Amino acid sequence: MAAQLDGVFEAELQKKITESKVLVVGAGGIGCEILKNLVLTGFTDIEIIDLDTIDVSNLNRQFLFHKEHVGKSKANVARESALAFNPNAKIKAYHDSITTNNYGVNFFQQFSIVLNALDNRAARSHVNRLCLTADVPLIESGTAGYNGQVELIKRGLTSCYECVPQPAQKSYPGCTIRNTPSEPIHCIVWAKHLFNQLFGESNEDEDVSPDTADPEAGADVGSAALEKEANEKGNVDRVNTRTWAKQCEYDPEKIFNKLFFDDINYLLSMSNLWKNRTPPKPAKWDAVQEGDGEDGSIVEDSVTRDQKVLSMAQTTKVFGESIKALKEAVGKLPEGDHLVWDKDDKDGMDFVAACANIRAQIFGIPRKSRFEIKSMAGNIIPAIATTNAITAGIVVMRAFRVLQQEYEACKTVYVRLRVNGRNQFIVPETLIIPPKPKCYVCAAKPEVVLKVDTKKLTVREFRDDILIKALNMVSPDVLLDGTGTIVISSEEDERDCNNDKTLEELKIVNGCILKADDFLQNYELSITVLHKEAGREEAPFEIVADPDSLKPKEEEEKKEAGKQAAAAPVDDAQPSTSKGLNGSSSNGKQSTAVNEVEDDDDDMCIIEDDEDEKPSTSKAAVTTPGKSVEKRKHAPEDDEPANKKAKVSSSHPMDDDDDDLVILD
Ligand SMILES: Nc1ncnc2c1ncn2[C@@H]1O[C@H](COP(=O)(O)OP(=O)(O)OP(=O)(O)O)[C@@H](O)[C@H]1O
Ligand SMILES: [Zn+2]
Repeated sequence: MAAQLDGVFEAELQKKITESKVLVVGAGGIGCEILKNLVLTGFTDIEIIDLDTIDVSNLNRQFLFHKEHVGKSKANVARESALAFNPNAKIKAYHDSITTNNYGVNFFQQFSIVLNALDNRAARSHVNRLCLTADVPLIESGTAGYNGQVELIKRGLTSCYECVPQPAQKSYPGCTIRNTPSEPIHCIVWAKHLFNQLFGESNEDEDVSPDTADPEAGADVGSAALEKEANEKGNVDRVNTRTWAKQCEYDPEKIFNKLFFDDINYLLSMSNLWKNRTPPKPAKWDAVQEGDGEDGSIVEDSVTRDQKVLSMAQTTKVFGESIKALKEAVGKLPEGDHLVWDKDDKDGMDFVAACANIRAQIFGIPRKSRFEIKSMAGNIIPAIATTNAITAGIVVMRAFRVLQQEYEACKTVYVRLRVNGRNQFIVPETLIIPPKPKCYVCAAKPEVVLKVDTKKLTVREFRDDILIKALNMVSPDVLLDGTGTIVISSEEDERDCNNDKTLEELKIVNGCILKADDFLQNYELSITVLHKEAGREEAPFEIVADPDSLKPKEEEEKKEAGKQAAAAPVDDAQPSTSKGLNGSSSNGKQSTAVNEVEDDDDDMCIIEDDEDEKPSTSKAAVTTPGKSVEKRKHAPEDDEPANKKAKVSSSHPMDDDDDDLVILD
């Protein structure tokens, strides 16, 4: 082990490596590489945590795992394999989620440094908050295809993981998904929603039936169909999809005919929709089964089944088989329990691929192979073993610097596929990015403004969609300020009676302040509620991280003028990158609107400036129309004009323009 050999590292670093205690969070692609690097460089006191078990798809890049380990705990196997490099190392493994209450501030305080190797925002935000509270340096890392990123997060010195609001993941207007799909992805999203309606956790926002409130349909909303089905409110009062499917015992033929014949005919009756579009063609089970002379035999060979675009007859067979298998799987669960869609589950993936392709055919959209649908449905950017290895190498080199308290040398680093104009494929940021004063996590008094329809939003939605999904809390308690009323309690059942009430019913109206507190994260947030009525396709709520941005303009201008008069020269000394990196959108608002997040996995939230290598799916994606689009971080531009680069580098002598290959330290 390097640190156990004199002369490999300078004496001080050698001592620090052998004495420090390190936590690695995540034992996946990057985590395995980090653990191997830690052991080989001579760290001997390591803990590693991962909630997952080893999947066969991990084996091509997670080299601590082999075929015989499939199904076993990632953390435990990673420990065993790493111990083979140095049996004298002390490695403790936890097969658990870092977000449970076993890992609070006291747990984090034991470590000299924490290294994140996660794949989702919720866990990353959670570790960010605990490291800030425990004042333990955190090295955050992520990869997406050929791109990678490593950044140091240190309380008071650098920006934190949440200083810049994350972009909301791409979502699609409900009426496009339900009524007028025009691209394969619309059919894939619809099919995933259908899976949840039939077998998963059904969600009102994921309705798959025709949307009669589509404004484009106008007054002509399927009058024939509505006559039969509309209730007195003018809405179609349908039986819940799951109940209906259960009643007909998940008969594939009945489900097929309802979704692809009856519902499509219903859509056709909304004739306004088809004035300027090609109308869909309803499909009937029997006719498709016969297959118009197409090959209807099932493809047994898994490669062909995955890579080939199947015939409609074959697709319908896959549809029927997958429904049977899923019905059986859901039947084995306890009453009230549901399946969770997973791209790696054969039957769930077959079902989504088949439904997406049948719907695509009906709407005249090109069908796709199961493989292509899997990439789109799972928001998959292929993981590249080499990017993980380079990124993990940088993480451990950064850890050396942190242990030596050389924080200035820990600028964020980006890994790229191609060298930039300065011959760098490992590109360091030019400055340490300081914390954002108004960050809703690391500011002294975290606060946000929540714009929401208080007459419609229920307490349950407030907790699940806003506090947990958008603000990354785990187990929040909420009080109405000034009254002491408990709105939400983390104690089970204590305030469940509030769940279905609207905010207004609990007297939470325009101007009220809520105090949210997550004891697991030692995190308190003040939330000022502003009432707003949202339009149909608008985000149901908006979180404004910088309440100052809402102040009347003149007040802001006066404040700004006062500031400038008082401190003009100081302002000039601000890091030139801080504004852009802090994510102010063009209107100067620090806002992010979050809705309908489909898949929380985010390997990374960055890097859009390399046109060819843009993570293509949700990672750095845009928000829905009308909302601010913010990138979390911008890597230094590859195609910056040479004179601009020269300026930057001359003011930061640490950057060496002549490097062929950038040496980080
Ligand atoms: N809350 C959590 N607590 C502990 N470990 C977590 C948590 N959330 C995610 N992880 C782990 O972080 C690791 C991230 O690794 P990686 O991005 O390589 O994902 P993967 O699941 O191994 O691969 P893929 O998603 O590409 O199939 C995973 O092993 C995952 O189980
Ligand atoms: Zn912050």
